[in-house]
Amino acid sequence: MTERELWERYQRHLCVVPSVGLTLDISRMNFGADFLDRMRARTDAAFQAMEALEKGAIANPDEKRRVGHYWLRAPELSPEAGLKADITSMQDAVAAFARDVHAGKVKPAKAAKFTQVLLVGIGGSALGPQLVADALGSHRDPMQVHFLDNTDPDGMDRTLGALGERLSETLTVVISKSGGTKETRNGMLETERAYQQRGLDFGAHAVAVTGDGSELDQYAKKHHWLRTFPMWDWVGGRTSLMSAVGLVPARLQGLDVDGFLAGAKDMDAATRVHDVAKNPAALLALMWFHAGGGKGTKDMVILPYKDRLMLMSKYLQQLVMESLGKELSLDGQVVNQGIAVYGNKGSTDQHAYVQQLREGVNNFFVTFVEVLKDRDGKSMAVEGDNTSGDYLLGFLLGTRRALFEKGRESMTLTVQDVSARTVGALIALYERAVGLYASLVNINAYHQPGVEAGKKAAGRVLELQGKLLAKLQTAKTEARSADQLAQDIGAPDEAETVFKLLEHLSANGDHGVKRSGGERPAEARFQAG
Ligand SMILES: O=P(O)(O)OC[C@H]1O[C@H](O)[C@H](O)[C@@H](O)[C@@H]1O
Repeated sequence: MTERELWERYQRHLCVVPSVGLTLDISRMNFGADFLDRMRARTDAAFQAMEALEKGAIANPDEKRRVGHYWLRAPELSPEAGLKADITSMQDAVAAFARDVHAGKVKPAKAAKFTQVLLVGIGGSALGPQLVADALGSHRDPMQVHFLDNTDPDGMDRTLGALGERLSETLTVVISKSGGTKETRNGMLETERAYQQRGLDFGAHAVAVTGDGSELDQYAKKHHWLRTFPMWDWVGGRTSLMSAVGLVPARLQGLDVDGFLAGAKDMDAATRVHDVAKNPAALLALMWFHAGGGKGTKDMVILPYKDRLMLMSKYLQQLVMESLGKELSLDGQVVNQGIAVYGNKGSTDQHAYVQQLREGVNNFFVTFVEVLKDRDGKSMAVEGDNTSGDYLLGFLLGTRRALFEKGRESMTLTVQDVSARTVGALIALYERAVGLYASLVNINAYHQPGVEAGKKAAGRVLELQGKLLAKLQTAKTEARSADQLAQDIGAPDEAETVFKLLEHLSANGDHGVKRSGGERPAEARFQAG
């Protein structure tokens, strides 16, 4: 294709969304002239399913749940007056609470004001807030936000240690839809202890966002936490950014929550349109289908040329992969669907893996995200008349061209700036695209049955450790091998897991387990000291 033909293809297919100042350019995807027509029946079915979902159908059949994240930014569209009232009263309560915190009306016992937020959560209860905080935050915000999103003890020490003295002015927000996620529970308990060690009453510094009656909800009530904000079963974790999950930290950080919700609402309006050429979410979903043949054979590389959007790929990794990575179709056929997502930011990634994108295995398509506004204020010239921002665009366009020359496909999303409105719009765009794509390939995007297997297996590992420790305590003097100990606890087939547990126990002082003998698993001996 000549440059001239590309220019024409660009103009013909450019999807323009004036309400949020966004364009989607699909000209560098190699779909044929008849592709959109061939997909019409499937696309129409996807639109119908989406319409039903928004009207309150059970769009998540396995869990028999409605899927209501679109109502969070347009409560008037929710199918029942009760839901609408729930959403608006949550929004009002969150805004009022943040106002009181900023004004020092809700204040810590031993400091004048809360100045820090510590968010404890994981997956959908952390990734969205992390993206928003990083994309929109600045050192001028009334509160700085920190995160505990794992059960890594050293990670917790690092974050809690950095807060140090400021723990006395830290408001901890524990977020878990289910209220039973172990990583979050552990982070909460360790945080509670850090407060106690400084003579601070944790409850007076803690807020929960969780489902009614969950373990976390009960714990928060029992320990007289400051507040609990609701999570509902009709909001999925990975689409919960516009529920209290995202709004509590964003309001506390002082971000433009109204703009954020308005951007999403405007994007929702644009992506409800049944005219594919005008609907950027439908086009995205169709391009994903084109790229991977509806089977996810090509990975989605997300390349925003903007530092503030670096966490977008991490956020989309969960949204896309947890939604689309499914074994079964809606009819129960084995389909093993999914699309892998990765990326960080440009031009930084050009100095890392873009070499492979240009010359290596052609198993991906890139989505470039271009932000028109370089910075607040003017830029200096760094070479001739060129600014750093001119370079950023130069690298984006240069890489796009270099990829195209080698037959590697890409799309380009262009936005005006990284504002709350834009970020809200981008989130809404991808939420809709994921939902539409799921219909195109006939899967349930709103459950995650595969996640449970790992959690259950981890539970069994910890049970095994309990038995192992009990055994080691009773056989104190004798050093035994992993094989012997596995036999002792009646789990001879679990010798490998037993060895891994012993290796870990002996590397840490918590249970007094000592290792002796050789380096190889069969030579190692263990005993309680
Ligand atoms: O919010 P929570 O209930 O703590 O869940 C946190 C995360 O954990 C689970 O494993 C799910 O796979 C995610 O979809 C969810 O976002």
